[in-house]
Amino acid sequence: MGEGGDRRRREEGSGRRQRKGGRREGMREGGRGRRKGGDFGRRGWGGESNLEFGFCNYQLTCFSRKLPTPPQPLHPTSDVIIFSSLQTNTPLCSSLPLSRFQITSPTHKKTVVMGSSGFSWKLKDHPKLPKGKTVAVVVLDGWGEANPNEYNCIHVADTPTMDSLKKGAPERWRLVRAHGTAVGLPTDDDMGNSEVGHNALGAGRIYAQGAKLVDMALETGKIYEEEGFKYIKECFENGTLHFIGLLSDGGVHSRLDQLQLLLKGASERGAKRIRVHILTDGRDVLDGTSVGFVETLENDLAKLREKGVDARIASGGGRMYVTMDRYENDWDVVKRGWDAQVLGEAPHKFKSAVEAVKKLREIPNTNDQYLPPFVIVDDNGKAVGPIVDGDAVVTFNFRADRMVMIAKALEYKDFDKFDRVRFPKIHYAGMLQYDGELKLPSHYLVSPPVMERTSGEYLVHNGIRTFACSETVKFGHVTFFWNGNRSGYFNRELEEYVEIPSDSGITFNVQPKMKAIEIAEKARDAILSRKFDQVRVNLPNSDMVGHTGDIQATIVACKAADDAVKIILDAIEQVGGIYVVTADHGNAEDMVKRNKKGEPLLDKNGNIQILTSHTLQPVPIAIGGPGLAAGVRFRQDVPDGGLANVAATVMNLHGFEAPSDYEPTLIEVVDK
Ligand SMILES: O=C(O)[C@@H](CO)OP(=O)(O)O
Ligand SMILES: [Mn+2]
Ligand SMILES: [Mn+2]
Repeated sequence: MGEGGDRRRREEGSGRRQRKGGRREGMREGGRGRRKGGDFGRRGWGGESNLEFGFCNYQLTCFSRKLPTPPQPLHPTSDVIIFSSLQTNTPLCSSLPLSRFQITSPTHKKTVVMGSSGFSWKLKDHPKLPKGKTVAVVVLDGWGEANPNEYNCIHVADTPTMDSLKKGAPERWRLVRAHGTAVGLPTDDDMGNSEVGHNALGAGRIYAQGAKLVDMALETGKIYEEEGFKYIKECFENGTLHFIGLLSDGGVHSRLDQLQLLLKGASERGAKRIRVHILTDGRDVLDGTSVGFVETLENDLAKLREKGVDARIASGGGRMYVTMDRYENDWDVVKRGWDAQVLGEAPHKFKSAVEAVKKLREIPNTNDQYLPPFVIVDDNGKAVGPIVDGDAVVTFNFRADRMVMIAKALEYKDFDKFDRVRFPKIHYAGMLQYDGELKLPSHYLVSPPVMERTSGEYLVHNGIRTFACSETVKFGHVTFFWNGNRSGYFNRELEEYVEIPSDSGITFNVQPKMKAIEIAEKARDAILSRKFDQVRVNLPNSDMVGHTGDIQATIVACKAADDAVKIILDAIEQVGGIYVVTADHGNAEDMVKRNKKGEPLLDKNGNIQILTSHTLQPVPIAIGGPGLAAGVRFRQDVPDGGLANVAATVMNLHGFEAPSDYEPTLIEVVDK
């Protein structure tokens, strides 16, 4: 299977993750459920099971994702329930605090919320820092720190606000790690991304993320023993196995080597007919690398065919134009994918996927990210792989945000987002479960990380009134990702999440200011209203425009983000509050692919190779504002601090100690 497995290497200097993507040397580049009462918010993982408790039956609503199987008797006097059958790969391990459960007695018709265990949502008061300050948490998306040069758009742009934070208070500005193992990715060659970045920022701990969990499941072969694989396997005898996902080695949403292993594993376990529906990347990897990735895949499929498996690429399209929309910004994107993948219909038809990608790239202004949809047809012009009744489908991306919409289309019987024309009866599994609240999809190959007790949930339990805002394309980042991949509120009365509609159907280099000012004005109003203790925003510009590879537009984007930060900081000044300004990963600070010496690389025509992806760079964090106690400064003893250290820091600024298992705070208070 070609280059499957753990074939990674690092190319120094490019600042981006580099994976070996295939055989060609030249191609690589680098919620919750119903609330039942109690004070646990709208948690969604839960299910119910009946337990014997003393002399009467109690109904237990479990607020964790894993339910004990089979239900164990509750110990009548103990204040901790021990479920020996709980799988230990959840952070909950085998001992669950009783206060995580709501116990209802049908006999007595009353609800007893047990809260006497060691676990409590109550945070300890910080010994030195006061409560009651408005804290603005600003996440600049894709804003890293790198050497100043012409390809560093943040450096080139006029960014007086961010510059003043850096130069103004050296004790209150530092860098933190935002990539690799610092955010739960498999290796330090992995660039950061929004999902893992916001997860770490919000959860305050480092969880093994989807990429790593899938690696482990493939390495041990456990993936083939789980329910998800068994479910799709039921179709192997009579149906086709379809894979849909992002074809690259970017490691942000998916990885080619994981697809390769899955193709091999499935064919060895009886899949006789396989169709792959590819989405070309050009965002997490260099534009133009799609051709090489498709060649690699074709080579793998040819080898499978030699072994008697009927394996082919069936359809394709660029990730930003076909299938991978997010946060319901533009359902047409998903529809274009549906038409090609399920109905076998697309404006472009080709006999081979390599030819398709090469030809479609010749269309003016088309690139890997935006390739139009195509289907592969046989000699009679008939699509080779529409999805039909009795087939199995796997979406092989591990990252959630851009898979939720297609998962809905594939799974929901009732669906009104577009006309599906045909809704095939299939066995569908995600690589992971993408939305814990919606339990979507219901079948999946690998269990996602279980992120419990995030800072947002703690703070709400401690009365912190929270406002979160971004525009559509990043809205889920400061809500869903921040809260551990859970949609919805913890407590509707204390939280308000505002989404500003993004422009859709455009590439953001034509609108580099995006909605930065609108987001900042919403944040300003929330701060000035004094109705909130925490006002949290994501400013998308440097990331979204950086991904277009348009350097001039990215410079404008960085300035717009800086202007937005100023609006928020001015409001914090007015109310005597505190600000925390940071980022989730790098992007706009380096827009060129570099060699090992760090020099820009040129293509064969002598043009620089534009880098559209995120980076491995650290990101800044700055704190300040009139509400910040005089002696607060960054500690010197967490030099390797990363995004996961930010949650404890923010909790301190709200006047609380962080829970003991959180990554340590970045700040200390010295007597002044
Ligand atoms: O656009 C995306 O999906 C990723 C890059 O693949 O960017 P971010 O992690 O910043 O959302
Ligand atoms: Mn991001
Ligand atoms: Mn990005």
